[in-house]
Amino acid sequence: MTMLQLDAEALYAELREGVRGLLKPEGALVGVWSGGAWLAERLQKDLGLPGGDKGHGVISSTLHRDDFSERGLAAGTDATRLPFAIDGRHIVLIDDVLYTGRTLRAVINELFDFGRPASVTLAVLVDRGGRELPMAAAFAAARIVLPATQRLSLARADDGHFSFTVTNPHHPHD
Ligand SMILES: O=P(O)(O)OC[C@H]1O[C@H](OP(=O)(O)OP(=O)(O)O)[C@H](O)[C@@H]1O
Ligand SMILES: O=c1cc[nH]c(=O)[nH]1
Repeated sequence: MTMLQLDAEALYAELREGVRGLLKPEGALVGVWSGGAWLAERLQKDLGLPGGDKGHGVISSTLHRDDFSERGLAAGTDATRLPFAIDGRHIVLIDDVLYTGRTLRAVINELFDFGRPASVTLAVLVDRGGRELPMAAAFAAARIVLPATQRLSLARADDGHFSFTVTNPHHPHD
């Protein structure tokens, strides 16, 4: 087990204010399934955005992943739900963790299957470095460095509260 402690609720409050600053008048939130979708759902409500509680979009990376042959048709294949026209919109993508950038590459492909946004920006809870593609977040509530062996995972409790855990997937008892 690692000593890293991240207060996901405090980081969420930072993210909320960062996203408030990024949103343009014709802006819309799209959360990356699954952790980013939880965040977008709460941001939609907390920022009082048009369309009500379900006015945000959700997007899945599954169908465009470059590791599709390894991951296959995992859960989330049909998670994409965009309840507004993409054409001409200023989209703010929301995700919990930004690492290699490969999920984001797939998600942008999926987004463009639905139309041509005016712009796409990214806001994340945590940027953990380790990029393998030229992707960057316009806002990150935290920027940290984690060993490649460790995974940072966001959880959402029944009452909606967020927490982070850091695990060593190949050494689960560390
Ligand atoms: O930058 P990357 O290296 O692509 O990693 C970041 C992605 O990994 C996680 O998603 P994951 O596909 O594990 O699904 P989850 O959100 O359901 O945990 C996380 O939520 C990001 O979307
Ligand atoms: O640490 C990581 C890396 C990729 N995806 C995550 O959710 N966490």
